[in-house]
Amino acid sequence: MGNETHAGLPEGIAEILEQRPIRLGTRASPLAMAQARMTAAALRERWGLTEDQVELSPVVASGDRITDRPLADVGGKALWTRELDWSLGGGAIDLSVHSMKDVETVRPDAFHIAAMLPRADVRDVLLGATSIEALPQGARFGTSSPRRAAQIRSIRPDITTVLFRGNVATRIGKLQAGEADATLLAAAGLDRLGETLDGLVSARLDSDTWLPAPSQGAVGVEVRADDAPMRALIGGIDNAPTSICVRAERALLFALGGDCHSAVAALARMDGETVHLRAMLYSEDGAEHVAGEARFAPGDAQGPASLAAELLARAPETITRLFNPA
Ligand SMILES: NCc1[nH]cc(CCC(=O)O)c1CC(=O)O
Repeated sequence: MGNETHAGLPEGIAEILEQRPIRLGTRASPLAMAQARMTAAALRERWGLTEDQVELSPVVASGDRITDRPLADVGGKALWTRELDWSLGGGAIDLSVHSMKDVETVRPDAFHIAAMLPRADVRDVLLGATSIEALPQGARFGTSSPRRAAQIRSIRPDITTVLFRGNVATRIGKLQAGEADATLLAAAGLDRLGETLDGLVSARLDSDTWLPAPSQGAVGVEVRADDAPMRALIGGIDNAPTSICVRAERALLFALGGDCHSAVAALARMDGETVHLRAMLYSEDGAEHVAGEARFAPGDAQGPASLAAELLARAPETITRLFNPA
């Protein structure tokens, strides 16, 4: 390959490419692979790299192997990141691609989230009905998400939930097999997989009234904090508004001290130069909730922390007992 291909590459990258490709670690699930391919394409496009110069390195995560229990019961979000962390920490890969929704708010100091792709559709999609209100009395709702269960039951206490785990295709299959009357999936996952949902009634729920999970729809890339060449390389594809908003949602979640049993919905949007963060916390059964919002400057971690404190101060004990604030 000619030297001109490497013109403008961050320092140290050309030397690496003479030895081997850039290795992008990803979970092996179809959605994770699709997101890793998008990341690889963005990197090639940004830096003029060839197909062979960026390679995917799939690993099977515990979260993908264990599908018969709620994640909260077997170790939480670390089950999505653990195997990738071993590969990144050990140098077998250069970068880890994550669904930010599945990434713990506290990460090892040795790693740095250096880029986020432009955010996809943040909304939840209802499958099996055209609206929550349209679901029949006593309908069975398939989910393993405390947030989605509480949100549904806050509107429709008559609805019962049944455990739905597994990847997007598995959950659609369970719905079609009649294991539940309805389910919710992230629009981002359906869109990135190109799911056509033929024969299924569905509706994208307005994010003004139905807040998604913190970080929903965002793909982030992690790098070893001391790897300056890779930090510069991946930093070149960062989408700043996505990074700012997702970092605000993660700062809120961190300040709340929520875990995978706590039902938290949150969404930040840029409003001109200001971050507008909205959030709702629910009791486990959805019977009680608190809502709040805040506006602050990009990168200000005090804004999300103050909103967290204010929400917890107003919340009943059925909610506060689910949190362990920082
Ligand atoms: N918890 C699983 C998970 N992690 C990320 C997505 C979808 C993509 C995204 O929200 O970024 C999903 C599936 C879902 O919630 O339907």
